[in-house]
Amino acid sequence: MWDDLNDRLDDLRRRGRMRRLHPRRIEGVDLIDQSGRRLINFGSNDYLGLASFLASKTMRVDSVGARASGLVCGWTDRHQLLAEKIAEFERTEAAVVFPSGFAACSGTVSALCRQGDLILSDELNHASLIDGCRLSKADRMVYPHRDVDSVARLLSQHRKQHRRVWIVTDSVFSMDGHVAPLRELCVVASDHDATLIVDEAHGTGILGDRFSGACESLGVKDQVPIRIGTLSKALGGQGGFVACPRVVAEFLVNHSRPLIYSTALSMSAVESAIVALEHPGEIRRRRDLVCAMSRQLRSQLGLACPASESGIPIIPIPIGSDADAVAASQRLYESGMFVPAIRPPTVPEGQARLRISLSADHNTEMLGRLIEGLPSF
Ligand SMILES: Cc1ncc(COP(=O)(O)O)c(C=O)c1O
Repeated sequence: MWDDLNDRLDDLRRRGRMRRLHPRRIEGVDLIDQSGRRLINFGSNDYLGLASFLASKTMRVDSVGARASGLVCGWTDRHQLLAEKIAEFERTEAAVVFPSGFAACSGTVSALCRQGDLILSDELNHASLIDGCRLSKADRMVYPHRDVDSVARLLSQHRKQHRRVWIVTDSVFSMDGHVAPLRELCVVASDHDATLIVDEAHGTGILGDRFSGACESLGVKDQVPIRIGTLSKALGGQGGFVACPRVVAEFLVNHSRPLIYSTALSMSAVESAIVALEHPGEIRRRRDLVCAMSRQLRSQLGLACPASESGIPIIPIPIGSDADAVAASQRLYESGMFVPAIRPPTVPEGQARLRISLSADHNTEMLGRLIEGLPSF
């Protein structure tokens, strides 16, 4: 009955691409594997170490689930408070809270972009934006990674034939630590009457004076009307949000399918996000720490990058082949460190890599061990 699925799994096995879920325990910055072995974890997106901090600060909830979709009765006064706090944090008119960052990205793009529109999408955009593009009925064009000239060219050629054009991009690319050229994209968007949608999943909590993301650090917040963020990475919780004008928020509440047809964000996630946003001093302290460590590690490894990217706690180590990346990750594992090997389809063919994620809970000694264990590249 399942021959077709087994054939496809065999194909993955043959190509060394079969993946499994490994049950692990996480304690702060330690990862404990199934055999009880303790490793330093360089694989988490909990960049600020807020996940454990919030567990100790979040008040007990008397219900875990939100019990229904927001539009039925799942939207509580606490969800409303969280949305208001996010809007204040983002300095936007409104914010919409989604059950996950993935749902926020796919549900926003698929709802806003419609037939007769054109979407221009960076080739390295996250799967959630790609799915949003695919689900929408708009025409879609993928431009080479961060290539603003290509965007300008596509706009010159195709703008007139479309009602609205959307430029969709991650702000910080999750597998590269690159920042999108948002200033230049804003200029091109303004020249051609296009609208930017930016996914700040890895920028939120990290970039900018008020740590709201790359749009803030690059001074283009006012030119990017729709910014998507997640509560699940630097903010240490779970859930996603869209910071946007009120009319866009009202539109999403009425048209975004993952919002309408899914139970609202759980009460425990709502409470922990509220606590996170009520601790800006803690976020700033931890953000400053992790960004300083990222700069230090990049400099010790001799990895050159623009100043705007040097503090980003995502540090890819290029390897090339899948087998070499897995072997390098395994060697680190044997030395007591977890650094995941990232392979296609997450990254393009031939560009397998180690992806180091730093946390504010790492320290100089841990970085020293990591540097010793890394392959030369
Ligand atoms: C760039 C980007 N956008 C969106 C998401 C989805 O966020 P969440 O994990 O909150 O669903 C991720 C998560 O991996 C991501 O890396």
